[in-house]
Amino acid sequence: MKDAYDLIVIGGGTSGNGVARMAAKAGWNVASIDSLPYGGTCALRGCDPKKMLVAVTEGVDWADRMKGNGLKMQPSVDWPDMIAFKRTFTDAMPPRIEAGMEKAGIDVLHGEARFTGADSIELNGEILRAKHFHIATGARPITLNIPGEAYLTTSTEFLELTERPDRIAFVGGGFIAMEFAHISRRAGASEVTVLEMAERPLGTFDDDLVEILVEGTEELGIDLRTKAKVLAIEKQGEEFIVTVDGVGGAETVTCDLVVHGTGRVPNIDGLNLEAAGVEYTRRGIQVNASMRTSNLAVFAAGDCVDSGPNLTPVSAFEGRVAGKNLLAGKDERQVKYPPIPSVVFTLPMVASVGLSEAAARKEGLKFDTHFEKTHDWYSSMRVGAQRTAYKVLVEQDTGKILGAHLIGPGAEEQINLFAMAMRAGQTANQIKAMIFAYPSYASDIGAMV
Ligand SMILES: Cc1cc2nc3c(=O)[nH]c(=O)nc-3n(C[C@H](O)[C@H](O)[C@H](O)COP(=O)(O)OP(=O)(O)OC[C@H]3O[C@@H](n4cnc5c(N)ncnc54)[C@H](O)[C@@H]3O)c2cc1C
Ligand SMILES: NC(=O)c1ccc[n+]([C@@H]2O[C@H](COP(=O)([O-])OP(=O)(O)OC[C@H]3O[C@@H](n4cnc5c(N)ncnc54)[C@H](O)[C@@H]3O)[C@@H](O)[C@H]2O)c1
Repeated sequence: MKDAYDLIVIGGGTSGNGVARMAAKAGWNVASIDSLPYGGTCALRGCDPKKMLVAVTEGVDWADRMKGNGLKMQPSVDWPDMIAFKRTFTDAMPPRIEAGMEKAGIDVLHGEARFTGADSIELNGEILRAKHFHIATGARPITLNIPGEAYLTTSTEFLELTERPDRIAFVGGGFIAMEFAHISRRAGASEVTVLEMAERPLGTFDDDLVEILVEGTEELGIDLRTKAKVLAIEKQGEEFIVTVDGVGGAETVTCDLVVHGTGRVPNIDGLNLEAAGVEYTRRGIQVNASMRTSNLAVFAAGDCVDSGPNLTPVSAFEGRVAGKNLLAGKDERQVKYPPIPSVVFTLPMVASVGLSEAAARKEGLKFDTHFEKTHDWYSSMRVGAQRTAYKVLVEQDTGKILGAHLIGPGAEEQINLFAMAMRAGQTANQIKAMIFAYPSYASDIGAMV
């Protein structure tokens, strides 16, 4: 460890590591710091491990869909084995990432960094200086300020559970609660409850498609309660009692585990940003379109900043812009987000890109809504999928795609095709004219526009 660098990157996740590598490749003297093992949320505590659990439970879903279609199999999930499977990926990542960074000439440091001045930080009691900083400290679970908050299990802790509790309650009905509730139920939990304070779960996704997902979620045996605001959590012996302000007044849910799923906020509280002259709000570190902060020598990107949705590809995208400008020494690149696809990895999956119907209407756009349930399409019938649908918004004058919303197998990949078509400004007719391999989920999209 040196005491002065060209660049210090705080945060060893998607946004941080990309910038550290770019600067090291350009010959800069770089240090990277993380208080946790290297890899960040996505690789170690988020997207990747979560989707490995989804992969296991897909077997259960597949067998359910194919019951009576010639497949005689009723698989069940062995939770400890599933977590061990997840670990084959997550345990290997930090040493692999650290070795790669060290090979690239980066000083890989561990500990919690805190600014002591405009060009200095404290790490493990020592002061380090740098000409530039890149802040990429991600997000943390929001503090709910309710009695018994300490009894909440975080998504990180959930992904480490060595035994599966039988009765699990999820506070919130967003991405984490819906995905983890589906995993838990298919893994055999007998009572899975989702407590969402809004009128419906997954508030940013299309109403009609979420309604279809809600039907599937209830059919799976998940107790999904809306207009249910969690007020308190109490521990009685080995059990937890969750108090909810529900439709019929005060309700309680008794369970073995209560999981936090009420949102994540920028992880910036401990950074002492005031000392660095870096301005921030509750939404995160304030950055301009070049990802530069109010201290011109400090950049920031990813979940810790006040722009863009908190998704891995967005953190990577913002990091690339920050890195380019950092190396150029001037604001050469601006963040101009392309259409950002997003997927809820429940089964069936729900996927979305572009404008919702409500947003398109609010903008005064003239468009046709193509909405259809597709359980009788070949691609749904082939895999026994009952809950499949699409809603695509096509602009009347231009034929361009304003938004695409999908539910069903294949949605996670179809949505990327829509994102690409939108980015390229392709029209409905151009998409119809494409030749896609058949039979495939891609080959359905021409019929959706
Ligand atoms: C359960 C879960 C599932 C998710 N699934 C998906 C998904 O399927 N698809 C998707 O696109 N997104 C998903 N996300 C969101 C995605 O993980 C994040 O948007 C992304 O990882 C953010 O990357 P980042 O680089 O901004 O921050 P992070 O990857 O969070 O990296 C920040 C790093 O900074 C470190 N740090 C913080 N403060 C300090 C400090 N003071 N000193 C030193 N180090 C510090 C932290 O330890 C952390 O490693 C999921 C998130 C969660 C929680
Ligand atoms: N597949 C993915 O891309 C993916 C998966 C997981 C997480 N993430 C990222 O992580 C973020 C955090 O996920 P999340 O699920 O925690 O948050 P979220 O923002 O998706 O959902 C939070 C939900 O909690 C509800 N809520 C808030 N307070 C409540 C209370 N007291 N009682 C009941 N309900 C309450 C809100 O109405 C909201 O619907 C996401 O916004 C996303 O950026 C992405």
